[in-house]
Amino acid sequence: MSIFNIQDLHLFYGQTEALKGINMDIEKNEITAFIGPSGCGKSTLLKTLNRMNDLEENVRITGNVIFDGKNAYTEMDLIALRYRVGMVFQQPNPFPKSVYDNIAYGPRLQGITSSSELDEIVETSLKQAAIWDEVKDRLKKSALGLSGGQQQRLCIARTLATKPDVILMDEPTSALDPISTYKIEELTMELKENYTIVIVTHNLQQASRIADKTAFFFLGDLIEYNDTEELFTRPAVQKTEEYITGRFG
Ligand SMILES: Nc1ncnc2c1ncn2[C@@H]1O[C@H](COP(=O)(O)OP(=O)(O)OP(=O)(O)O)[C@@H](O)[C@H]1O
Repeated sequence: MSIFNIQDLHLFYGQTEALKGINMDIEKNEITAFIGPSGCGKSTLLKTLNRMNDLEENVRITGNVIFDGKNAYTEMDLIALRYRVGMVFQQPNPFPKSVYDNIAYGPRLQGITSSSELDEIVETSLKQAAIWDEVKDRLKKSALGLSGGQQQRLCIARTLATKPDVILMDEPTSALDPISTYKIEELTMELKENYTIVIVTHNLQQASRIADKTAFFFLGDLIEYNDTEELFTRPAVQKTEEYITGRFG
């Protein structure tokens, strides 16, 4: 079942057309990877899914993003959409607050005040993000004291705390070492049981390891979109083959 239906989506930054009519469905409880050379529109498309770019000056969007049956741009409250579609960025960006307060931040904004309820959410989110054991004795210490890999898992926990349906990840491991990368990949595969994940990655091995479906973009067009194994072993379009065999990009 699809959770997003993207219909003839065009996005312009001023005169530059960064997305040139994208049509794609994103399946629920799957990992979908966006791949392609720099500047082809991967991050731009990712951001349209929780409306991170339509309020920017100079940005014009046409077409539709349907999320769970509703038009994300005309039929949904922006804040409600952002809670249901969370985002994790390339550089871990914890707040300069304690580990606990990072995770409790969103739930508090959602109106939860009971400390036992907040304790429960903090613990569950940190466990789901596979970082509880590493931080349970330092919940009151600053999140900025954690390693980069820990900070990224904390940011994933922070996203989980507001109970989203979808987690968007924009190159979440490109600033991390191989062991932290491995942990995030393992975590992502566990999370798809309960969440839908869309990930932008430059790491083709990563896409082939973790993604159920992969979409290859080039210069603002969706060139090929298929089951990951099919796309990497039997690409239907020559451009895809050239990219995955390293002939450009
Ligand atoms: N805020 C912006 N203002 C103007 N142009 C932008 C903006 N953000 C992106 N672009 C342009 O839109 C196009 C698509 O960029 P985008 O960041 O989506 O590509 P990408 O495939 O994610 O690239 P990368 O892999 O390097 O992150 C590029 O030509 C880029 O220069």
